[in-house]
Amino acid sequence: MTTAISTRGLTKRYGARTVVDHLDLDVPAGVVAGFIGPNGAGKTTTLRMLLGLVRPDAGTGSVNGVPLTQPARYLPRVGALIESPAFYPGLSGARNLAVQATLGGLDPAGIPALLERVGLAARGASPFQSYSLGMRQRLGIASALLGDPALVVLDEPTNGLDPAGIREMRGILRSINQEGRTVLVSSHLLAEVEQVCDWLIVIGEGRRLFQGPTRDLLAGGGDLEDHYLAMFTETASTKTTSTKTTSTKTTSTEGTS
Ligand SMILES: Nc1ncnc2c1ncn2[C@@H]1O[C@H](COP(=O)(O)OP(=O)(O)OP(=O)(O)O)[C@@H](O)[C@H]1O
Repeated sequence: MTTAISTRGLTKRYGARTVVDHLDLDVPAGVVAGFIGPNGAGKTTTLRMLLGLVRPDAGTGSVNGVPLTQPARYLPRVGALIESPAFYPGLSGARNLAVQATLGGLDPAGIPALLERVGLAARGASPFQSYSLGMRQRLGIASALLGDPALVVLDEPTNGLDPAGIREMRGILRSINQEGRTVLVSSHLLAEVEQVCDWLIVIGEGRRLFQGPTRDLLAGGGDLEDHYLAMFTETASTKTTSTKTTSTKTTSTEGTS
């Protein structure tokens, strides 16, 4: 099994707070991996560390086989959409992609096909400022695909989308994966994650609670929401028990691997 992403003990602290706590991640190449956890669990911080945007305080890792300490070597084969994509409001979608291709030293020849891929062919010449949220997100995905990446990292790409936009995004994620690209996507839409992702990582308070094939988590019946909520109920009750019975630190919530 080739591994697209691997980390060991990945840790980030802000002041006295540990927001990513010794994360061991393994994302096999070729999967759509869902990255889920409550608000503030550390998902975006983890993604930012994988993209070389935030420096880890501890731990090691690799992306596409290249050490995390050398992002310049692996980032050319990684496409990312983190938070709102930055585009020039007065330029068309197509021009924005052309600017990004030029800045990144990439071939702009594939831009019309990319716009087609994300359903923006008819609006590629319209200014970005006239785009709906869904169109902006889809242009962001097109931008992430510009460099023909082996790995695509998307932070909440369905955030704020209506049901039609969410369905479109599902189709786009699947087609990206069918082209042989690994996808790591964070989301709070558990029903979407369950449908699209064949690999799952669940974190809470910076710690890993589950990692593995989605089918393994669902094997005993119930849907992803049931299992997810049970995990966090267990975490909360473990903490309460721990606090009641001992004055030592909260029990570790590390789960299955
Ligand atoms: N630059 C920063 N300085 C201080 N604290 C930060 C910084 N960035 C993130 N944090 C804190 O780290 C924790 C994890 O944040 P992060 O954005 O990674 O969570 P998340 O799982 O992506 O949450 P959400 O689902 O709400 O997007 C939060 O408590 C957040 O306030």
